[in-house]
Amino acid sequence: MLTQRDSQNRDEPGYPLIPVWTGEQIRAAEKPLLDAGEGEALMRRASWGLAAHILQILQAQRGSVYGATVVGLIGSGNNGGDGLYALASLRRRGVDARAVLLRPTCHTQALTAFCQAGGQLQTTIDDGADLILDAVVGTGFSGSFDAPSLPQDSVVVACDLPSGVDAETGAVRGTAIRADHTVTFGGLKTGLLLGQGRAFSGVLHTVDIGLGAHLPEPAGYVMSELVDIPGTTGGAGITTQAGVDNLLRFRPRDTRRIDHSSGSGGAARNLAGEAVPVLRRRGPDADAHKYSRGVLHLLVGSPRYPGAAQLSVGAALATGVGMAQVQAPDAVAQAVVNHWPETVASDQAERAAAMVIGPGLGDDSQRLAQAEALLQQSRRNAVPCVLDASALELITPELLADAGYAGSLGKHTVLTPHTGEAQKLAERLGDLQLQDALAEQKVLAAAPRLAQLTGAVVVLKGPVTVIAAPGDEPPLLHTEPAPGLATAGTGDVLAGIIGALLATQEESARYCAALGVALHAAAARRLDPRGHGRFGASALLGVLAD
Ligand SMILES: NC(=O)C1=CN([C@@H]2O[C@H](COP(=O)(O)OP(=O)(O)OC[C@H]3O[C@@H](n4cnc5c(N)ncnc54)[C@H](OP(=O)(O)O)[C@@H]3O)[C@@H](O)[C@H]2O)[C@@H](O)CC1
Ligand SMILES: Nc1ncnc2c1ncn2[C@@H]1O[C@H](COP(=O)(O)OP(=O)(O)O)[C@@H](O)[C@H]1O
Repeated sequence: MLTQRDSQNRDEPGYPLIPVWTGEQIRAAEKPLLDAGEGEALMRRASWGLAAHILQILQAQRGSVYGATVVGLIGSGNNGGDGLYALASLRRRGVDARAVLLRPTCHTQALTAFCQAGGQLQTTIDDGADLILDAVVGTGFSGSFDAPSLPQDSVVVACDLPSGVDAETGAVRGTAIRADHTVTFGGLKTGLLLGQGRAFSGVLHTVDIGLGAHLPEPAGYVMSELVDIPGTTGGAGITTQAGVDNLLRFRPRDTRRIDHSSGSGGAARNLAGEAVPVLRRRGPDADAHKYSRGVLHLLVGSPRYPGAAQLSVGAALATGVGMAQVQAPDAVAQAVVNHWPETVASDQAERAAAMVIGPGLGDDSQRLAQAEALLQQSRRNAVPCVLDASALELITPELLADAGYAGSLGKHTVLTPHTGEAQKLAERLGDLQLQDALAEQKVLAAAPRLAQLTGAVVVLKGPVTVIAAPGDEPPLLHTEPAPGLATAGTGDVLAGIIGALLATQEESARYCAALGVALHAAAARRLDPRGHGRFGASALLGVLAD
C-alpha cells in the first residue's frame, strides 16, 4: 500500500548515486588479490565480461554474432591480456576475432589462449571490421599515447579505459582512441566521467570482477538519471546488468528505461542487491500551508541585471515553494511581481526557510551591503542559503575570521561558483592547493578543498558539476551532458532551484544542492534532448515542473 507521500512522488524522477573510484584506487583494491595469486582469475572474469558485452553489441548491430569480424588492438600489459582472452572467447562463439600486437611483447598466457582458440595475428587493421577492440593500455597508462588511425565505420569498444585517457582525470595525453562503448572492470573510474574521458568512452558498461570488499571509500558518487516507469508501484529497482548499463549511458539522445524490481520496498539496488541512495524531490504534505511548506527569500537583481531576478524567482516557483519573496530595488521588484504575480516584494527575511543571495547583484555597493547583512542573518539563525555570482565576492579571509563566522560559513550555506569564480576565490583566500587543482582542472579535488576552506557546501559548476560538503562525505558528480546550459542566465535558474529545495525539502544542503543540479540539467535535457543548444535560460522555467 502506498503512503500518501509515496503516491505523490511515484512519478518523480530520482537520481541514484553510483560510486566511482580513481584508477589508482582500483589498482590498489586489486593488489591483495594479485598477491594472493588470483590475478589470472580476475583477468578471466574481466575478459569474460568484456566478451559478453561485445557479443551483445554485435547482436544489436548485426542481428547475429556468427561470422562478425572483430580486430583487437593489443598492448603489452594486462589490458592487452584481457583483450586476448576476450578474443579467444569470441572465437569460440563463431566470431572471426583477430589480433594486432601494437607492442613488441604481450601477455604470453593470454596469447597462447588466443592462438589455441584458432586466433590469427595480423599486422594491419582491416577496413571492413565490424568492431575494433581497443586493448592497448588501461590503468597502467604512463607518458603519452599515439593513437593509430582506425576505420571510420567500425564500432570501437574500449577494454577498461580508452587508450590515451588518464584513468583519474580523464585528460587525453597525446592522442586517444575514441570509443563507442567502454567495458570497465571492478568499478566506474573517474577518468571515464571527467574531462575528455567522458566523450572518449561512449556508453559505459561495468563488469563486477569481485573486488567488492577490497574497494575503498569511493572518490565520489555520480548522479545518474533514473525515470520511474509510470503505472508501477514503489520506486525503481536497478537489479539487472541491463538496468545498470542503461543507467550509465551518457548520450543525450538515449531514452532511459530502467528495469523495475517486481518486489516491493521501493529502493533502487545495485547488482549485489545493496540499496543505492537515490536523490528525489518530495512534494508538499497534504496538511501543509504556505509558511510550513517553506518561504524562500531572494536578494536578487539590480537595475543593471533585472533579468536575473526574474530567472531565479521563476525557477524557485517552478521547483515549488510555499512563497517566494523578492528583495530588490523598487523597479526590479515591480518587474518581478508583474511577471510572477504570486511573488511578494519584501525587505524582511524573518519568515524565510531559505535564502538566495547574489544573482544579478552586479557590483552595486548598496546591494552588496544588503547581501552581507542577509548572509550574517543566515549564519546567525542557521537559515539555509545559496550564495551565487557577485555575492561570492563577500567571501574573504577577513569575513571568515569574523567572530560571527568562526572560520566557517556553515554547512547550511551553498556556494555556486563556476570555475572562474572559484579561481578568484582561491586567489582571495590565498590557497595554492585550490589554485593548482583548478589550474589542472582537477574538479574532484578542487570542490572539496573549497568546501574545507569555507566550511560551506560547494557546487563547482561546469560541463561536469561537482558538489562537495565540508567533512568526510565523498563529493557528488553530475556528468549527464546538457551543453545547451552553456548560455547566460542558467546559473540564476540553478540558484533559484537550489534555494527552493533548501526551503522545502527536509534534507541536508548537500542533498538539496546535488538534487538541484540534477533537476536543472534534466530540464535542459527535456527541452533539448539532442543537445543542439537552441534555447535561452528562461525556457528552462517552462519544463522545470515536469
Ligand atoms: N591488475 C589486475 O589484476 C587486473 C587488471 N586488469 C586489466 O589490466 C589493466 C592494467 O594492467 P597493467 O597494470 O598491466 O597496465 P596496462 O593498462 O596494460 O598498461 C601497462 C602496459 O602498457 C604499456 N604502456 C604504458 N604506457 C603506454 C603508452 N603511453 N603507450 C603504449 N603502451 C604503454 C606498458 O608497456 P611499456 O611501454 O612499459 O613497454 C605496460 O606494459 C587494467 O586496465 C585492466 O584492463 C583486469 O584484467 C583485472 C585484473
Ligand atoms: N557545457 C556545459 N554542459 C553542461 N552544463 C553547463 C555547460 N556549461 C555551463 N553549464 C551549466 O550552466 C550553468 C551556468 O552557470 P553560470 O556560469 O553561473 O551562468 P550565469 O551566471 O550566466 O547564470 C551552470 O549550472 C553550469 O554547470
